[in-house]
Amino acid sequence: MTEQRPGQQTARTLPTRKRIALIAHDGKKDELLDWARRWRETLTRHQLVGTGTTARRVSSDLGLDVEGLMSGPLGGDQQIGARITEQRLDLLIFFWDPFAPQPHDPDVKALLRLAALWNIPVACNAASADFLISSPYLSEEVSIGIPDAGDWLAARTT
Ligand SMILES: O=C(CO)COP(=O)(O)O
Repeated sequence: MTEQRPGQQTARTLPTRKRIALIAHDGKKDELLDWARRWRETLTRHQLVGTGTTARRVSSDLGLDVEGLMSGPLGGDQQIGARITEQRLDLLIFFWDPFAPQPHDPDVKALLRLAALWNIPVACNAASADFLISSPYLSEEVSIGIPDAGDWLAARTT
């Protein structure tokens, strides 16, 4: 089977003030809140967005300014995915629950696919989130490679 893939990469610059998505499934919300509490000071220097319930908890428990989108089961994961596709998100912290099936599992998979496709740094657990948030890249402009959408369209003949 031949798979069609974008042939070219192009560059995208992540800004110094990162746009960071915070998302956690219910079984992982306390873990995410503990993590965000530890990194609260660092997180204040960036722009935060999250799915509805996660954003509300981070905002009310930690006093952080978080833009709340729709709750995950109501389409929030897809909204975050759209931001990734539009190059309006720079980092994804998503504590998904490996023990709990979700009614919106296809949305979760779609979000993780878009993050992989668009080369967004992703952390799915506290240890990897520690590595991401303590990276020197967090407070620098960083150039990343992304698929060249124009090249992809030009190559499509059907
Ligand atoms: O379900 C989620 C991610 O898949 C998270 O949604 P909430 O933040 O609304 O709980």
